[in-house]
Amino acid sequence: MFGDDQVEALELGQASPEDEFGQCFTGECRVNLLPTLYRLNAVISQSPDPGESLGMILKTMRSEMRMERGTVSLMDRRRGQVFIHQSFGLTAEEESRGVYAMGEGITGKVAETGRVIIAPRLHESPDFLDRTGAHAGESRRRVAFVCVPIMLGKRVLGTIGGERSYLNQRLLKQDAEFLAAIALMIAPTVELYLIANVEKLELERENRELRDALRERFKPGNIIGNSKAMMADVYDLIGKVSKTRATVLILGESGVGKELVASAIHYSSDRAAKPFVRFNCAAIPETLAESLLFGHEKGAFTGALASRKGLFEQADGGTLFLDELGELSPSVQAKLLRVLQDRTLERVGGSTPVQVDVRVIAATNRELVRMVAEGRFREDLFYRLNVVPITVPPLRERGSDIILLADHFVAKACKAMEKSVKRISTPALNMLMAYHWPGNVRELENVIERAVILSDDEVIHAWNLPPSLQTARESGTTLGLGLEEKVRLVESEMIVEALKTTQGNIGQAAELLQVSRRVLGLRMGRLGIDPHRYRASA
Ligand SMILES: Nc1ncnc2c1ncn2[C@@H]1O[C@H](COP(=O)(O)OP(=O)(O)OP(=O)(O)O)[C@@H](O)[C@H]1O
Repeated sequence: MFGDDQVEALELGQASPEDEFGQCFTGECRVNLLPTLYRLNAVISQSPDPGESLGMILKTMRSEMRMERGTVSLMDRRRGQVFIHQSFGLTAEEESRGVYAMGEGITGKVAETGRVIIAPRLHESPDFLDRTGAHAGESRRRVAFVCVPIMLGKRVLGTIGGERSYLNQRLLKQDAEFLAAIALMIAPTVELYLIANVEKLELERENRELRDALRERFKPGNIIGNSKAMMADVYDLIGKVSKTRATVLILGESGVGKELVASAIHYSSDRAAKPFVRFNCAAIPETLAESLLFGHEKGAFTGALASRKGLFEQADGGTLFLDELGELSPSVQAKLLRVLQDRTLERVGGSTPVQVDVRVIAATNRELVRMVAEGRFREDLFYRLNVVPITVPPLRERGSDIILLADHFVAKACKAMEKSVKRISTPALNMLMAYHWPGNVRELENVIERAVILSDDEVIHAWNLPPSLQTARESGTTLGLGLEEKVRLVESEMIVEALKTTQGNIGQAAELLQVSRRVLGLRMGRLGIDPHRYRASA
């Protein structure tokens, strides 16, 4: 159907025994493809819904061409990008990653040039990016990829891409010809669709970008810390449970990062494109909690002027994060148990069961086992929730993470406040390390934010930290010392910091400290500070 000049990359070679097998196998399919083409044509020309036609194309690629993955990508002219609009064989997350600039990757190249690309060995193609991530961790088995442009005149409107186990080159070329015929048929429909759906597509793109931003914010990579406790007890489990839909119970003191862990599980799971809804069980009065979670029908109570979906229904297909679970009232506990058991709920004032598909992740800083023993938390609900418990260790048990987290929060605060802080002084680091952090990571974040505000010389000093950290036990420094000795310590630290900043340059250090070079020399002598120790080459 098309000559080699229209094909970008195709290696034609000798037929192999493998080819013979492939030929009889797909040979049958080829015979069936003609009626398929007619059927497709009928749907495309008669269906008022272009989405249905695109769906039919993918269905044909999967069931009749026996492809393993297929994509229909559309042009976003305003951004100069092509993005996956519909697909099969990809998760929602993989699909949302499929955005290519013109000329980028195989799809971007087809969109830019309007030429067919056939890659008999996808993994060896120089243009192969695996932008969707669908091939991550896959063995380099022989996968072939065919990508054809959807064109109207000389304008590219999108692409159709299909992937299959390699059979032989001749049949691969036939695949491309078949897809090109489909692309030709669908082009006018795609043109109308693009015109009629400019706004919808723009919204789709915004959603995609928002999802990417959220994923970036919550991906496990953004949970800072390499301590053994986190590696063994937390990251490993996040990886394992993300692949399942099991209910997860996250335990740990307040401020250790339980919500961050819940988000990481959601955004690494195949529910990532669906909602992540958070509910704080402690913040809402009992009567309101029930209708917020399960929804209500019109007239269910005074003021219920219209029926409303609850958070469970809003999270359908995604994840509901129940924070501070220990605070749930007995009646809400009973209703929650029913949803977990039957996956159905009844709105307040309603009698019709509503089906929901929601993964529940719950978190608490309370000792649920004790609450069960004391009859304050339902035992049956506890066992339903405690399928996979993850305990996030307190910050004081993650010693090596403190510095990493502090650096991370310095960078975060600097960005938010458009300030520059280059480092944390050694005495300040010692104080951060020695403190017992009852408020955990949240407290550390607040402490650093305050210190960044107070710092006026691009360094966080001990005196920029709050008084709670300035005790003798934590800092091992000044408590019990007289005024003279304290002044001496502060003076000494300021001089050392200035020398570190200027790499031992006395003139610049004096300038920073706003004293003359002579005064600084005298004070260094009195305090026994040797500037040579801070020279770059020292
Ligand atoms: N490992 C981490 N890396 C980066 N930021 C973290 C980490 N752990 C916690 N944080 C940050 O610390 C703050 C508190 O975390 P989070 O709200 O997840 O704690 P929590 O355990 O759910 O607290 P609570 O029990 O009070 O609800 C948040 O701003 C969070 O982003």
